[in-house]
Order: sequence, then C-alpha cells, then structure tokens
Amino acid sequence: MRTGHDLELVHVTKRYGTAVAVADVSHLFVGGSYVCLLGPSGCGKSSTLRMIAGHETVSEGSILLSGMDVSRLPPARRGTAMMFQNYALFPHLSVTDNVAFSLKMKGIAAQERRAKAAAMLELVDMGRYADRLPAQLSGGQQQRVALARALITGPQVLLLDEPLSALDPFLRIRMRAELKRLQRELGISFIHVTHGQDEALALADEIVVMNNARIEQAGPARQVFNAPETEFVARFMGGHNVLALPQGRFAIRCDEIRLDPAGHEAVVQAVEYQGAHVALTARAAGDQEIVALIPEATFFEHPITPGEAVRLGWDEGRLHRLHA
Ligand SMILES: Nc1ncnc2c1ncn2[C@@H]1O[C@H](COP(=O)(O)OP(=O)(O)OP(=O)(O)O)[C@@H](O)[C@H]1O
Repeated sequence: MRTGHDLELVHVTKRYGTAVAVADVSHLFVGGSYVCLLGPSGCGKSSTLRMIAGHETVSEGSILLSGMDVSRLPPARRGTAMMFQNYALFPHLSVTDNVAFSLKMKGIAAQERRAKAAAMLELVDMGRYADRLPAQLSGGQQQRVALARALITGPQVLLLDEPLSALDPFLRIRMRAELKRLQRELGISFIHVTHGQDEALALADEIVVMNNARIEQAGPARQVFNAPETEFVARFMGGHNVLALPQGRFAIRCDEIRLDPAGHEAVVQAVEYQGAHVALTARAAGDQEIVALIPEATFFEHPITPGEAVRLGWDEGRLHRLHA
C-alpha cells in the first residue's frame, strides 16, 4: 500500500565500467517500514543503498522519494541519511560535536545544535557520554553515536549498511532490538543491508532478496521464509529442503519433515543436536539429501544413529513449487 513517503526505484541500473552491479531493479519501499536488503556478497546490495543515499550515481533509471525524483540531488538534500558499517566518526570531535556536525555545516547556531544533539543522544541512550571522544567508547556505543548522527538530519529514510556486523553476537541481538524500537518510535523507513538471514527475519517488515544484481523475491518476512519462489531463495533463507519430485522441484521446511513409517526410505548420514531440535541429514532415492528437524523430545524417544535406515514423510500441502 502506497503512503506519501514511499521510496521508489524505477528501472535502476548501476554499472562500474562494463560490470553491471544492479540490473534494472524496480521496487517500492513503503514509507514507515523496516526493509532488509538481503543477499550474498557481491549481489548489489550496497550499490543499491549507495545509489539511494546519493553516494553513487545512477547509471540508468530513477529514484523517487515522496514522489520527487531525487536521483540527481546531492546526499544532504534527498531526505535520506546513511549509517556506515565502520561508523565513520570523526576521531578528534566529541560525541556531541560528531552528532551535531551536519547542523554545523548547515550554519545552525551552536546553542540549537547542542540542544538537538543532546535530544538525539537521549534517543539512543547515550546522553551521559556526550563529552567523550569516539576512541573512549565501545563498538556498540560508537554505533549509537553514528545512529544519532544520521538521525539528527530528520531523514524520511535511514539507510544502514551492515550496521551490526562489527558487534559481538550478544550485542548484535541487543542492538537489533534497539534498531527496531527506534524505527517504530520514529515512524520513518529503515532500509538495512545485511547478509544475515536471521537478522532480516528478526527485523524486517519486508525482506528484499537480491541475487546477481537483481531482486529475486520481495515480500513480508514470513512469506519469503515460508514460500520461497526460487531454489536460490529457498537455499539462501535456509531451513528448507529442495526436493526433485516427478512433478517438479519443490521447497519444504525442514521442520515439516517427520519420521513416518509410510514415508520415503532414506539412510541417515548425520545427526546434529541443536537444542530444541535434532537435525537428521538423510539420503533418499536418487541421491537426494533431506534434512529433517525433529523435536528434541520426539527424537530421544527412539534415538537414531548415522547409518540407520529411516522413513521420512511430509504433507503434500506443505510443498512449495519452485519457479527457477
Ligand atoms: N566502486 C566499484 N568499482 C567497480 N566495481 C564495483 C564497485 N563497487 C562494487 N563493485 C562490484 O559490483 C558488484 C556489487 O557490489 P556491491 O558492493 O553492491 O555488493 P554487495 O551485495 O553489497 O556485497 P557485500 O555484501 O560483499 O558488500 C560486485 O561485483 C562488486 O565487485
């Protein structure tokens, strides 16, 4: 559903010399939503984000924000702001001066700059670090400062390039909850580049999966996970088997496969304990590998070891036909 603050890519292509990094991509990013751009290394995610930010020129096509063509505007005049992977804070400036930097460039008076910076630092829970230098902060704290610095410009769209990749796993999960909270509170769009499926599932209202410079599939997180349209999306999102059946190729979630006396014969190759589930990797007729996630309690009623023959079944209705 369109809103007044949508961001729209219309047949956008990015070339570096003869190499095509983004190939004729069109997409509507609905205003006020959290979108994750997901895909393997080199698929064109960062190029897409940098074109939206204005840090990279568009080779062909246009970028519209709130109905206005911003493709040729400088970054500061687009209504977007970008938070970089390495945070890019000025090392010699205090936290407050880093956050207020863009306001200084706009010629806003010192008192107003400080008041706005203080409010932004409160928003990201960094008020008490206002006078420190970046080197005196942890990675997670530097990231909050970088967020405040991006948000102070009042963007309609915040662009985040792998914002969590430099954090340890514990902090990453905390910060992602924080990002989601901020997006909800501010009501603006966040477009977040990641190559982490879990991150995208946890955060996104919409997931846009890119592959080979194109959008392979886009939709609500649950839909992309549960109904992958292509083999690439099924394998990249994980948690699925791709089955070659007489009627065609299908995806089915690994937790939809069960031990079933009436099912297909297979020989167990590996057994992996995963806490809530046990993952059985088995080989069926036609050299087909099938992974079954069996609930832990069910598995341990009759534990299975590699080399054993099992029978695996599923509901036909849970199969999703793959289109490529
Ligand atoms: N400045 C550049 N000059 C030439 N080629 C580039 C440039 N930037 C990116 N590319 C190429 O464009 C393609 C897409 O790169 P991009 O950085 O957009 O991918 P990505 O999906 O963000 O990858 P990653 O997850 O590794 O950051 C890659 O093949 C890359 O080598």
